[in-house]
Amino acid sequence: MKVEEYLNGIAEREGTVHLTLIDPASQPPEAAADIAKAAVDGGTDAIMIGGSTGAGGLALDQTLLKIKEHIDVPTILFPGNAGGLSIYADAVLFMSLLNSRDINYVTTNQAMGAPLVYKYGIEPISMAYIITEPGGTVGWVGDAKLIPRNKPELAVAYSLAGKYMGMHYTYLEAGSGADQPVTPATIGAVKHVLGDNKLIVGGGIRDGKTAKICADAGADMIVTGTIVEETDDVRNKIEELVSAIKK
Ligand SMILES: CC(C)=CCC/C(C)=C/CC/C(C)=C/CC/C(C)=C/COP(=O)(O)OP(=O)(O)O
Ligand SMILES: O=P(O)(O)OC[C@@H](O)CO
Ligand SMILES: [Mg+2]
Repeated sequence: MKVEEYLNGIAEREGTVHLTLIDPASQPPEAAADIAKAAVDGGTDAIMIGGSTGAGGLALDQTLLKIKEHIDVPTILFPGNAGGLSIYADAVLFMSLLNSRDINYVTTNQAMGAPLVYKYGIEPISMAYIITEPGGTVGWVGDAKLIPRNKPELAVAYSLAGKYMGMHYTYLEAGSGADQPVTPATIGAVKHVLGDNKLIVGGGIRDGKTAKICADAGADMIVTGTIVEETDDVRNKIEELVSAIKK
């Protein structure tokens, strides 16, 4: 089954998908595999792999190989640039950062990476990537014109543009480690116009209560990264997040 179908199926049946983001630059491959295994034991639906800085090359390949030795759920690339691709991943969030001022993040990295996606046979999942305040490292690296937290209509405008350009997924990003996630008002307004198109929300989600607020507001998929890197008990933390967002 395609990864996109797998994720959509979970969203339909269980209400919300949980995705665990692992940055291959943050720990050695064995430690990444331990995190991935604990996350799957805790109920996460797939592992996303990527980072804003330094997340490519051998470390990426080795991290994926180690992770795949231990788990069966899909591995999905979340590339910061064309260098964030690996033959060992199942799928890639093939995204355009719609509110970037830098054409490299709107179309150039996509063009440089597309031949590799084709050659490696990785499943591309088309996605509109939209960054709101505070934006964090990814907002800076991607030179995003950050959507103000209190301007849902701007997030709606970009999300609709992505949908009309044929993108299947929309990702509302507050930035890794954000002090607060995207507001429920923004999530709700965007989901309202997306209809059946799937909405991913990430950045600053650290506990079940916050994850549930985002899911109830309209997120189809919740991404957590930083909290998984910081906690001592990954399995327990993922269980908390997953039980809060699933039917
Ligand atoms: C589709 C292809 C080949 C490339 C897309 C290139 C684009 C549009 C990138 C968007 C901008 C960007 C830098 C995205 C990075 C996404 C990401 C992995 C963010 C989170 O990574 P963390 O490592 O947790 O963030 P920090 O580095 O802030 O910790
Ligand atoms: O690290 P956190 O804050 O969980 O954010 C996850 C993801 O949205 C970053 O791209
Ligand atoms: Mg990180």
